[in-house]
This record gives sequence, C-alpha cells and structure tokens, in this order.
Amino acid sequence: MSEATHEVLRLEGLRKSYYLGRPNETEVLHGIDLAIERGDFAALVGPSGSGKSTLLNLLGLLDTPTGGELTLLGRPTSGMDDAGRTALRGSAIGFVFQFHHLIQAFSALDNVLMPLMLARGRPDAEALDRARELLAAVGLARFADARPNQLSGGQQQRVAIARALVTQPALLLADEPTGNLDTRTAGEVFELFRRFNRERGCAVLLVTHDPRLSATCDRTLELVDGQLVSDAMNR
Ligand SMILES: Nc1ncnc2c1ncn2[C@@H]1O[C@H](COP(=O)(O)OP(=O)(O)OP(=O)(O)O)[C@@H](O)[C@H]1O
Repeated sequence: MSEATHEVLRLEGLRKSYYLGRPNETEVLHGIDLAIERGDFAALVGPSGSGKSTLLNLLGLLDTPTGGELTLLGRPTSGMDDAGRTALRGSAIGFVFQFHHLIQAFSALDNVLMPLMLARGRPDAEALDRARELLAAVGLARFADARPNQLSGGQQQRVAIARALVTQPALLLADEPTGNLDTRTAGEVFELFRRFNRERGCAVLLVTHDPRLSATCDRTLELVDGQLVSDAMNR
C-alpha cells in the first residue's frame, strides 16, 4: 500500500477569517499545514481563543476556510459545492461534541440510527444491526429503547459516540467530549475512543483542556494564536 492511501486528511496553508462587517476582518487561523493518517490518535490543545473549535469545524467541513486547501480522503474540497461537502462529510466524518445534542424525542437506538437515516432514508436490517452492535459496544445494549433523559450524562455521551461511529467514518472529531463529565466517566468515555481507534482504525482528533487525557493520546497538536506551534508524538 502506498503512503498516500494512509492519509485521511491534509491541510495546506489553511486560513480562516471572520468578517464582523467591513473593515473588521479578523484572521483566526493563519495558514495551518497538517496531515492526519489512518489510525492516528491525536489531541488538539491550546489556550482559550487560540482557534481549536474553528479548526475542528473546518476539518469537519462544517465551515469553509478563507484560504488554503483541505483534502479529505484524497479529495480536495476547495472547489466543492455544498451538496458535495455534505455528502463527503456524511460518509467520512463522525462528530462528538461536549454537549451531545441527542434528540430527546427519539430512543437511544433511533439517535444512533439518525446519520444513516439522513444518508439513506428508512433504515434497513443492516443499518439496524450496525446500530445495535454499536450500542452494545458502548455498553448500552439494554438501553436501546430508553430516551436520552432516562440516561446519565456519561451514558448519553456514549450514545453520541455510537451515533458518530455508525457511518464507519475514517475520521472521528471530538470537541471537548469529556468536558461535561466527572473524572471517572470522562476516563471511561476516553477509553471508548481509544478502543474504536485501535479496533476499527479510525483516526481520532479530539480537543481537550485536560492534560491527563492529552498525555494518553499518541500525538499532541498545539495551537497558539491561530498557528500550529507544535506537533509531537507522545511516545
Ligand atoms: N463566528 C465567529 N465570529 C467571529 N469571531 C469568532 C467566531 N467564532 C470564533 N471567533 C473568534 O475566533 C477566535 C478563536 O475561537 P475558537 O472558538 O476557535 O477558540 P478555541 O481555541 O476553541 O477556544 P476555547 O478553548 O475557549 O473553546 C476567538 O477570538 C473567537 O472570538
């Protein structure tokens, strides 16, 4: 297999400005170069306001850069229209946020199925099997019919992780996924990311302010004032 086929994501000179009305253009990311490979398990750290969430939203194709190129699974995204970006995002990327954004009116199982229903419509038997298998993998097989408000914070975040993985994404992005959880539950949720990374090979990039969690990642990316100031392997 060639080097190139291991690459999930490549950023070349990625820039992002926010326009707060002329002439108030503020550049928040100043030209980021970065490659993420299959199997990477990386933490994105940096002071508040350094641009971590902005960068994660660009990586997840939730927002568009104002300069540079972002190539996802070998496909340059700068010339893509919204439909192309949405399709690529849906098939290649899973998201976990600090607040899980589960749909309260849906069962845990239906929440996990949601990304597949958006992509394919009514779930088939294979989709149902996959969602049930993921709920079991995050330890919630018994809670398939429970509504989110019947689950603890840690259980709800585990449903969100199962939902993020149901499309079998090449890249899992997580913004402070354990920021809302107590230390023990945070450790358990973090272990799930690690397990899926090892067992399924999906690259994981997570934003965390917790130095204990970032230290257990394989790689640490540090953003300061919109620039990537360090990219180091932890072991
Ligand atoms: N929609 C927006 N419009 C204008 N400026 C924004 C917008 N979103 C973010 N910014 C600015 O961009 C900068 C980076 O914000 P960002 O949320 O990416 O930082 P962060 O590193 O994730 O911070 P934190 O750790 O506090 O979440 C900040 O100065 C912020 O005020």
